[in-house]
Amino acid sequence: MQLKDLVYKISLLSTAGNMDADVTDLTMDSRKVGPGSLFIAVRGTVTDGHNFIGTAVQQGATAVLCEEFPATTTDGVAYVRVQDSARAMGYVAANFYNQPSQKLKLVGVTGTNGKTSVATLLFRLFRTLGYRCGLLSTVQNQIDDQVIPATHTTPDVITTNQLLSQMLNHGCTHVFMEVSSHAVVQERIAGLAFAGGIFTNITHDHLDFHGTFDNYIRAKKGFFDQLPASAFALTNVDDKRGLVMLQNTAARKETYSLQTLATFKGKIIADSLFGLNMLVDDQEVWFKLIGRFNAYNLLSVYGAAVLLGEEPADVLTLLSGITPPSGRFEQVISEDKIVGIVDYAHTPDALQNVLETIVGLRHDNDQGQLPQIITVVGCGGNRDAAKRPIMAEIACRFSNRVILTSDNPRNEDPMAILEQMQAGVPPIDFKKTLTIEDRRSAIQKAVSLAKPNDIILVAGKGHETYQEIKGIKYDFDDRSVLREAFAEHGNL
Ligand SMILES: CC(=O)N[C@H]1[C@@H](OP(=O)(O)OP(=O)(O)OC[C@H]2O[C@@H](n3ccc(=O)[nH]c3=O)[C@H](O)[C@@H]2O)O[C@H](CO)[C@@H](O)[C@@H]1O[C@H](C)C(=O)N[C@@H](C)C(=O)N[C@H](CCC(=O)O)C(=O)O
Ligand SMILES: Nc1ncnc2c1ncn2[C@@H]1O[C@H](COP(=O)(O)OP(=O)(O)OP(=O)(O)O)[C@@H](O)[C@H]1O
Ligand SMILES: N[C@H](CCC[C@H](N)C(=O)O)C(=O)O
Ligand SMILES: [Mg+2]
Repeated sequence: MQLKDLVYKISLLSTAGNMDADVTDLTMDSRKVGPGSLFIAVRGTVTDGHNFIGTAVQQGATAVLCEEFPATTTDGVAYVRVQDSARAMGYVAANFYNQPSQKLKLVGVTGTNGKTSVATLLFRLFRTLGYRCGLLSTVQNQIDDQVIPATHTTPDVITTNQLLSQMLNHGCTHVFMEVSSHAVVQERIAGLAFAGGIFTNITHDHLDFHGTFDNYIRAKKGFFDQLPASAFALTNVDDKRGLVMLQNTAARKETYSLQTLATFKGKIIADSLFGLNMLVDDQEVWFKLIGRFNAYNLLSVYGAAVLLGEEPADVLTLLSGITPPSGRFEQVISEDKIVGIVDYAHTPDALQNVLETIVGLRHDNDQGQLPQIITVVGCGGNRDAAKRPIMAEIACRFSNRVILTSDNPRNEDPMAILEQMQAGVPPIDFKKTLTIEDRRSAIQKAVSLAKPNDIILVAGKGHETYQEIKGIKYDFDDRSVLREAFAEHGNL
């Protein structure tokens, strides 16, 4: 595609060189540049893509899009200067791939917790309704049955457009994607035409990146501010910030609630280890998911499906048969009935929700005793440190035994992370808390402490099949480790 067509509708500050230059590939990473590439220089959190313009040109870039021209330009290379290259990249990518988002029904899900759950449930529901669908999520990207590994919750905007274009070629009509707050701030959703946006909730997370909670709220709201009038904006009005999200949106405002008047209204009749029994818009339904937080997820999925034009009764019938995504309240049960629950709770709110659900679901055994709750939890390195003591305190508040351990330490010292978690353990709970740095040993210890009917919650990593330590991803899967520990202990 010619450079002039790629920058269609983008406001250009200046240009140099041949705007008819033929571009065969787009990248924002100089290491991926080859002959024919358009290199987009983006200012990042670690370095500045502008430092790599020279390298990109040496490697054969045909054109460069940037916010500042380099001191010397090279003959035969075209340069385009814009105000904000991250934002412009969204529009360039959409032009390059022929506006795939405009030809699909693209629905974005944002919020601290529940994005993967809601996007995956929508994907599974719409496939069951008979549509070909796409999914962009933390766990994986999917084009119908084809699984494409995901590296981020929301990919960069070039990858997203490329995937949307593949989805379109495959005949997909609906695509469901997670919109992380990082993605909004870094313009990873720029130029995408959404048919709808869903807000789940907002609580403490990512303050390392956003600085303050207000900035974090603003980032999430930024998604709704960008929605067009043709889209719907569906929000959880039971969340304190639910309506804030819709303040400045041009989209049609719709709501869901378990507590108050809303477009889509739900009520929990019963919540058990077998599923949720709910009234949804006065229809009684059983769902396979567990916990009050999933009642919210299901209600938002129902609302979005109806807003996309589906029959409410069909939606409820099919939704009642849908299973949750991998690593979300996933149960591994030992032969002698120790209940292992692997859950991706990696924020204070998620951990509290999952533990409250477990506390609410357990009941007395034959001897009239309540099962113990043993929680194994850690916090990721190179991520928001403020949540570490809070998560440890929550684990203590709702559990009989707590084992603090490593999550993905990344480039941090695991013991330093654990010390920050320990700072949140109330003195009265010292006795019931252990710290075991090695996650496998921590899970084994939990199993050795458990008796039949006890519940072991292994929180934080859910579907992840690796543990990232100093840049290396080692194979690690909480579910397999739990199964092995049960087997070694003679309970499986
Ligand atoms: C903090 C963060 O969000 N970082 C993302 C960001 O990287 P960055 O700003 O650090 O980039 P940088 O290293 O400073 O480089 C700046 C530019 O120079 C370019 N460069 C760099 C080196 C070089 O030799 N040549 C070159 O061209 C880079 O390609 C980049 O375009 O842009 C990169 C390209 O899109 C992302 O891969 C990277 O994600 C990192 C790996 C990451 O861990 N991100 C996490 C925090 C994240 O985004 N998480 C959210 C989910 C959070 C949640 O809701 O739970 C997500 O959506 O996944
Ligand atoms: N609606 C919800 N409200 C609160 N907690 C939830 C909700 N849905 C799921 N959770 C909890 O949060 C965890 C993560 O859920 P999910 O993966 O759906 O969230 P996410 O927003 O995609 O997370 P990420 O930011 O990592 O992409 C679950 O394992 C569960 O413990
Ligand atoms: N999307 C989240 C995932 C956190 C998962 C947890 N296991 C961790 O590594 O902290 C993040 O990148 O912050
Ligand atoms: Mg997710």
